[in-house]
Amino acid sequence: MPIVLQMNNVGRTFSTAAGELTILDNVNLQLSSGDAVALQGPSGCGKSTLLHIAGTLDKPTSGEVAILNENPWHLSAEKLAGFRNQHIGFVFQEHQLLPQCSVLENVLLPTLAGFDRDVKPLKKRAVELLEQVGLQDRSAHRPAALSGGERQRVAVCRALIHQPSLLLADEPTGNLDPATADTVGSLLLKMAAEHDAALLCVTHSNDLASHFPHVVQVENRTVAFSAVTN
Ligand SMILES: Nc1ncnc2c1ncn2[C@@H]1O[C@H](COP(=O)(O)OP(=O)(O)OP(=O)(O)O)[C@@H](O)[C@H]1O
Repeated sequence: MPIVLQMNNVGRTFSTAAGELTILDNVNLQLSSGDAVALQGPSGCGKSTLLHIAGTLDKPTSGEVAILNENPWHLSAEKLAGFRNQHIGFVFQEHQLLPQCSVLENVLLPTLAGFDRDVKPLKKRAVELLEQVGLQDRSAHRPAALSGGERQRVAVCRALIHQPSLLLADEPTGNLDPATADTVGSLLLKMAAEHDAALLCVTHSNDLASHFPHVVQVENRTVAFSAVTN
């Protein structure tokens, strides 16, 4: 399976008024297509920071990151935006759907960034994704007409519209009741597997983590994980 995400000795230090703050140190993480990893650890240990680095939203202060064998930080800002748009999907705790757009339009939002030449097949794909999450009859509805779990299902479809190699989720079920969280969590894993994405998911929920084949802890500012060797 192709390696999707490779982090070698990654560190992240923030400069604060109180001095240098090292949040992550010597992180080694490798995910291939089809891998699914839940990332856990106490509040403030650096989970979201790690996810932001994996998503090229934040640059490490040391070490190397490669996504699909590409060092994203060697790309120009414009190329990096396109690379992220095409290869990485994000699901957040808040669904972040646009209230004025329909469900279908929300799924297609990443295609409006100007990196796609031909949006026609993407419209077909959006319809198919909504079918896969059981929301085919809701495509013309506004997000306000949907339940919290349904909105997160739309957010999963939006994250998958470009068939990303890497799917990153930050507390995707954090705002949902336990039964709905279970449905959305299972669906997230199923969709990632069916679309051959590597899934990295930050969660405080042990219930959600229990669905994952691999659960990794951020401990003492570090992570060491490779699905190949675990
Ligand atoms: N830009 C920044 N400047 C200074 N400190 C920062 C910055 N961003 C994050 N931090 C600090 O890094 C630490 C880790 O934050 P992060 O959000 O990654 O933790 P987390 O494990 O996701 O926490 P939680 O589970 O509570 O969401 C926190 O102490 C936070 O205050």
